[in-house]
Amino acid sequence: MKVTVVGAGNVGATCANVLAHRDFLQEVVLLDIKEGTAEGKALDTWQQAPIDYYSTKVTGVTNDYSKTANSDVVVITSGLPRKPGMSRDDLISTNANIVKSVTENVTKFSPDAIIIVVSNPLDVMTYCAYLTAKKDSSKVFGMAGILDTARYRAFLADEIGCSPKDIQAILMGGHGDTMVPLPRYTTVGGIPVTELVAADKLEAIIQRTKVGGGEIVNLLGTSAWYAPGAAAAQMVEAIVKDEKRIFPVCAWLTGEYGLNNIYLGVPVVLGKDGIEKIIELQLNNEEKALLETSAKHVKEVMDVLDNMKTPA
Ligand SMILES: NC(=O)c1ccc[n+]([C@@H]2O[C@H](COP(=O)([O-])OP(=O)(O)OC[C@H]3O[C@@H](n4cnc5c(N)ncnc54)[C@H](O)[C@@H]3O)[C@@H](O)[C@H]2O)c1
Ligand SMILES: O=C(O)C[C@H](O)C(=O)O
Repeated sequence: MKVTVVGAGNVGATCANVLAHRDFLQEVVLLDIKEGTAEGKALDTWQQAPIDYYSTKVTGVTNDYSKTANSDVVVITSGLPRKPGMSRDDLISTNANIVKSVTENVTKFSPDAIIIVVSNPLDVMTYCAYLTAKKDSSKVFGMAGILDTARYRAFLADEIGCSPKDIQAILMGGHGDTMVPLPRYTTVGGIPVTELVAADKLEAIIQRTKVGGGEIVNLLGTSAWYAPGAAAAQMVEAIVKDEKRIFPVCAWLTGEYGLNNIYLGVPVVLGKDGIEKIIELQLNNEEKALLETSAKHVKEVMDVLDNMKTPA
């Protein structure tokens, strides 16, 4: 299997580096538009191989999509990250054009590739890639829910004093402040989280999760990359190994949860064919209302894309 990561910045280079360490691919192609960026980070990752004991070769290229030809999976991380004071939605005008042109190039050389979008605003950039790639929506989806849920699990692990490995959780909705953590579907070693965390603490953790990206942007002046890069790599691994993993993924809905023609974070089964199933939870009325509020916001930003001068 061949995997390409487009964008060799913080997230893309991290994703490629994590894929190299997981050592289940012979080669990863890392592409960037900035001369030398992908080549330098690929070379550095190759020089790390003898130390960290993996065989994966990361090949860096500058804007040469012929080197990405016949990729089975492509991760799109190209685009601007936000700075303090910005929302992810503020990135749409610049990043929509980048994601559109990248998707055109990717699709030209790898028409059958599964596309994982990372660039922000995530839900709408995934929609942009879908419109551009003109392929089944099961092959075009976004990474956000794994990251958001990881933040939620990490905060819970701190509060409980346990390993984050033992926390299972699902988070739905858009990748933004309207995301919908689901305490009812959160367990700690099989124990419902509500038996271990007081309601006020749980609510505080949910609120911190919703702004988890912004918290790091304010600390760093740019957005996170270790967890996002690893999250995207985890999705690639599920596809390449046909693991049938259940993850929250930004997927195209055609009636699920009563929602149509929208990209939104929902639990899916992820395997060799991409999104192999969208799982419909039995949400209660409060959860349904939160999901609908999130969907409404994503739809508003999708409309911005649809009305852009150069729509995808
Ligand atoms: N979905 C998520 O949960 C999530 C998490 C983190 C970051 N992000 C988003 O991912 C994107 C990348 O973040 P980052 O921190 O890696 O930014 P970065 O600035 O470090 O890297 C972006 C890279 O994209 C490259 N690039 C720009 N236009 C390109 C093009 N046309 N073709 C190829 N490469 C191009 C740039 O040269 C740069 O190296 C941002 O939009 C950010 O908001 C999303
Ligand atoms: O917050 C950002 O701008 C980047 C990303 O969406 C994140 O959640 O880390």
